[in-house]
Amino acid sequence: MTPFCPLMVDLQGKPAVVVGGGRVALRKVETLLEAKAQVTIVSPTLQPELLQLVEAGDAVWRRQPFSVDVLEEAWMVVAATDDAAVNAQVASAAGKRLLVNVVDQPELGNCHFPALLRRGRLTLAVSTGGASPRLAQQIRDGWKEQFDDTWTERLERLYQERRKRRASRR
Ligand SMILES: C[C@@]1(CC(=O)O)c2cc3[nH]c(cc4nc(cc5[nH]c(cc(n2)[C@H]1CCC(=O)O)[C@@](C)(CC(=O)O)[C@@H]5CCC(=O)O)C(CC(=O)O)=C4CCC(=O)O)c(CCC(=O)O)c3CC(=O)O
Ligand SMILES: NC(=O)C1=CN([C@@H]2O[C@H](COP(=O)(O)OP(=O)(O)OC[C@H]3O[C@@H](n4cnc5c(N)ncnc54)[C@H](O)[C@@H]3O)[C@@H](O)[C@H]2O)C=CC1
Repeated sequence: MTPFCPLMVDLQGKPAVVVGGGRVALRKVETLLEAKAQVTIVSPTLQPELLQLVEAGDAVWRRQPFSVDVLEEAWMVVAATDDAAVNAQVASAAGKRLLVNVVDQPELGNCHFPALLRRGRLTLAVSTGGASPRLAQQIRDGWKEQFDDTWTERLERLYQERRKRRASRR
């Protein structure tokens, strides 16, 4: 097994297309919106929370089944429908050009979403390489107590101190 390269990617303002409008799509959309990606959801139906995000103007909805042209401007795509053939078609249309996440056949894509814990500037991410997303979730949940909310302030203080040190060196 070749390990994936863990990177923190700046998605701010980047066009991200999510194909599918169900529960799994919602989770991926939330992660993408947190990173301030420009999210377009392509799906004939939306579950209620996704609809709310669209109504609030946080994401754009193209109310249609997947078609290749929706990827024209995309920087990344998530194939999150409940139809394996459609998800495979999304991956194949994206080719090697884009970041591609496929929720039911991860081997067709080139990136995974890890389980996440955020404390301000601190991000803890865990991946099992697709072996067991449940275990990734459980490991993350186990960190919650050790890395409680005080870490947000702690990181902010370290950041400010470091900035001052760097500024005084210039
Ligand atoms: C490869 C990967 C690709 C990707 O989606 O990026 C992938 C693939 C698959 N997941 C499946 C199932 C479930 N995944 C979850 C949950 C999460 N899955 C996430 C990531 C990933 N899932 C990537 C690898 C992560 C890694 O291990 O490194 C998390 C961590 C992050 C996120 O989604 O943002 C998120 C926790 C979020 C959180 O709690 O914060 C649950 C539980 C639930 O939904 O509550 C279930 C149901 C229980 C079960 O089946 O275990 C199936 C079978 C689908 C089917 O039945 O057809 C596949 C496909 C397959 O394995 O082939
Ligand atoms: N990777 C992960 O984290 C997980 C992945 N899964 C997988 O994700 C798949 C989706 O799960 P849910 O969101 O719960 O399903 P769901 O049934 O709630 O939603 C499916 C969505 O896909 C849309 N859709 C169907 N055909 C489409 C097409 N041709 N073009 C665009 N949109 C289309 C539907 O309109 C619907 O909005 C499941 O089939 C399962 O295999 C399930 C759990 C976790």
